[in-house]
Amino acid sequence: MSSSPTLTPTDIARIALKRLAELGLPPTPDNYGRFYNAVATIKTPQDKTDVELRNAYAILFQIAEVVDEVSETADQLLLGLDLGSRHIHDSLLILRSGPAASGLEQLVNSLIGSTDQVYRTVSASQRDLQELRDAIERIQSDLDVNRQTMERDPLTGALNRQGMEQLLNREVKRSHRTATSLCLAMIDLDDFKQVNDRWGHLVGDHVLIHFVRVAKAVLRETDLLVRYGGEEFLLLLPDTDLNGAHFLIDRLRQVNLRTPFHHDDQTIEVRFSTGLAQLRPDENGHGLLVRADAAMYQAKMNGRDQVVLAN
Ligand SMILES: Nc1nc2c(ncn2[C@@H]2O[C@H](COP(=O)(O)OP(=O)(O)OP(=O)(O)O)[C@@H](O)[C@H]2O)c(=O)[nH]1
Repeated sequence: MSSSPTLTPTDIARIALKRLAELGLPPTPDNYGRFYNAVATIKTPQDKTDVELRNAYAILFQIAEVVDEVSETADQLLLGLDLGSRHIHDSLLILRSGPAASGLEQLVNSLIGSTDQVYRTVSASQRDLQELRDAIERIQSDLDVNRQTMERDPLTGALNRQGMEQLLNREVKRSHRTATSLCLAMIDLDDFKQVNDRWGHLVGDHVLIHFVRVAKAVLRETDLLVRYGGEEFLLLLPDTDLNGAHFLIDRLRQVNLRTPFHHDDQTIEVRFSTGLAQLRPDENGHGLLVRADAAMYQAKMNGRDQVVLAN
């Protein structure tokens, strides 16, 4: 087994639950000690790396699933005990009314006592499971908020490279599964260094923010805009073929030229070069990205401010 700290909580949770099931132990708080450890070892989201965060997610989903299962079993157990307990009470009443009741009554009373004991134990662990489930939900929502922050570029609010990776893989899989087209546009602002050199870095920042606003206005809800690097952006366009993607980039070009950024009564106009690729049936996300990148490079080589379709 790996000794990686990111795997340990899962391993502990798995082992604890497996052993619990194998030994037929009741789900008491003690028996869940290791379970608690699994949750407790998860660091606060702020301290986590991207990989750790994903692992934490996987662990939490597994734990939540198992808690649900165990909780269901406990519910059934409670119901069974409740019915059994009532049945014993009824039997006791019948016995009381019959001859030679006293010896038997003692026996049945002790039976009821031990049944109640088990009942209390199961009820306690039921509450315990509920608390655990609440804790998991809280951690999950913490991770959700944190994930959204981690996946966004703080300057422009576009998705960042980290957030893109998962989405690209998801969209590529979806496109293959549903046999729908998927296009990727790699956009790089032209001569952006000159903007910084002339107007300063802070103004350059606002030009980037403005460009993202313009792009978002042109895109559909389902299109994804990623800040891939400094002045480099990616558009992921589901259900869009090359013609549609080309049309969209042309529209973005027009809108971008019509609505330039203004600073101190001056107009700062930026243009961009685009490499456009459509996902092939046998291609993965990385392959698509490489082709779009090469096409964008070609657009720069051809003189900028244009679209090149990938081979
Ligand atoms: N203001 C600002 N500038 C950035 C940011 N990220 C990258 N840049 C700048 O973007 C410029 C990119 O310059 P180059 O890679 O030479 O590219 P370019 O001037 O756009 O030229 P081409 O891409 O060849 O058309 C550099 O000046 C970077 O400092 C950012 O977050 N804010």
